[in-house]
Amino acid sequence: MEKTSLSSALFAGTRFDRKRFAGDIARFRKGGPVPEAAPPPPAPEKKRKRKSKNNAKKKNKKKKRADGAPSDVVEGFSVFKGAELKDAADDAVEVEPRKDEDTEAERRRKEAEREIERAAILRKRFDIHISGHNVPAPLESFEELVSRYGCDSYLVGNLSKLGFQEPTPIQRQAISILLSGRECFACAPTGSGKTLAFLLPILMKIKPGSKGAVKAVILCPTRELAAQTTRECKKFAKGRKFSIKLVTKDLSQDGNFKDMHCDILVSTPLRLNHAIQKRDLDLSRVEYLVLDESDKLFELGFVEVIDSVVKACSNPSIIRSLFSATLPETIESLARTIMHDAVRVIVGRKNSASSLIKQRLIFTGTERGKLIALRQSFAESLNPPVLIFVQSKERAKELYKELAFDDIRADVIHGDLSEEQREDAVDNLRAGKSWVLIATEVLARGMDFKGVNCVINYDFPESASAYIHRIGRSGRAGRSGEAITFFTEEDKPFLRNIANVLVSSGCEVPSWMVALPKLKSRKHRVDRDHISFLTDEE
Ligand SMILES: Nc1ncnc2c1ncn2[C@@H]1O[C@H](COP(=O)(O)OP(=O)(O)OP(=O)(O)O)[C@@H](O)[C@H]1O
Repeated sequence: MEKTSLSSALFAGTRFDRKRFAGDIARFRKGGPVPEAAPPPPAPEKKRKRKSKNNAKKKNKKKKRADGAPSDVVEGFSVFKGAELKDAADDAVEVEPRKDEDTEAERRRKEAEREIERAAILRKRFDIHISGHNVPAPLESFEELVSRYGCDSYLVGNLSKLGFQEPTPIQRQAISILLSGRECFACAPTGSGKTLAFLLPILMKIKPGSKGAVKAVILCPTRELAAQTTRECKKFAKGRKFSIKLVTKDLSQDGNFKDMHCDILVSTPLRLNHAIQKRDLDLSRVEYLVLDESDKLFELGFVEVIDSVVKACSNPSIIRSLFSATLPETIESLARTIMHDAVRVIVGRKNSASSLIKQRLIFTGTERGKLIALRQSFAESLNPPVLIFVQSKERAKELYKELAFDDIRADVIHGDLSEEQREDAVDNLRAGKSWVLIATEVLARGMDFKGVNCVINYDFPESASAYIHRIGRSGRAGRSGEAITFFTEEDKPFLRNIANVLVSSGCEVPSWMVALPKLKSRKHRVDRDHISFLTDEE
């Protein structure tokens, strides 16, 4: 699909939303400078009432003074020349408080400056980089959700029960952006809490209830990730009657969406599109659309489907957001054309691995050498849970046989398994029933296995972003992790990109690796020999 057609489709039906841009309109009318931080929050109701009482008192005082002392009025000042004295006096009442107004304006300006400074300090402290105008300040704490945004305390209570004491950097910034009604594309390391960053504003802003009106749609590239996001969302929403649904195969094929009560829908693009086309799923009232792992979603094959989903979400006030740990230039410029007045947030360095992961590259020479190296590393120390990535389902099955032969409690997950079998494999690793999970790319994105100690790239990843996402299954939520990547003679020419990722996260690599020539193609996928020691030895 052409970029232009996608962007035109994404803009289709968009009209200027006065309510949403009231702040901008007001600023243009005033013609004042544009502050970087959001304007200070409105004063609490009580204070405001007291203030207006004081103002009324002041007005009365001035009125009396004006009535009793017309000499206060400078002749010729009023533009309503020839008007009655009383009118002039009234004008004087309007004109005189200018001093107060000036001090009030000065106070507000100073407050805004302080706010900008506070926001800048927070951003520096948490390595948050933004671009876009008038970006709201990052959150200082979860409590601020209540004081600054009126968040229902049940939600903050749920976070605290889940052990979330303070927001992660991406949560600090992305949440305040989305809550202020701005669109956003966000890039932050793997395992840094992006899921809550997009779920929390949704749970705060949408109202549960009403049949047939989906209010939020979250798109994920894989079923496993969609299922995980649904589970997370239900945890955060506990105690409120939100209807949160995962679009399963059955639902997308037979669901009666018209009579269904569903507030939040989580899906892969294909299933959602099927439901839109074949099951009359109405997304015209969607208020939030999230594209999680957005760079993957925009990859070839998905673009047209995404386009169709975006078109179906036709509410002009919709707030769209894109989240990922990697944001290639191409996707970023595409995102720029489709988002409206979006803020870009980057935590740390763009397209880099989590600094919590100790990364190693191991030369194995040949395919055979990989199996030897794997057995050796298991013999030295098997620190489960371990996740092993291979490049195809055939190779996943082959390696599984080898590990089963070694009596290693391994499981395997790939596209040939049923949904249930795949879920079981993931659950077994989570529950500690299996020590090793052999997976294809399907588990590389977004899956949150808190305790994964080590990721082994048995097959060299096909790109730097695939590498970042794969190894990002360890070293999550502040824990440390380890990543080992095997490479053979055939992989050598493709080492440069991966070596650069290691360098930018502070890991040492031999200098020849980064000095390798740059390759035109960013993707690397070689035909590999079978993983088959067993047949050799028999
Ligand atoms: N504020 C927080 N405090 C403590 N733990 C948190 C916080 N936010 C998220 N987490 C936990 O951190 C882990 C990683 O979060 P999440 O899966 O959202 O990461 P992510 O940034 O989406 O990663 P990926 O890029 O791999 O998709 C999860 O186990 C989550 O429960």
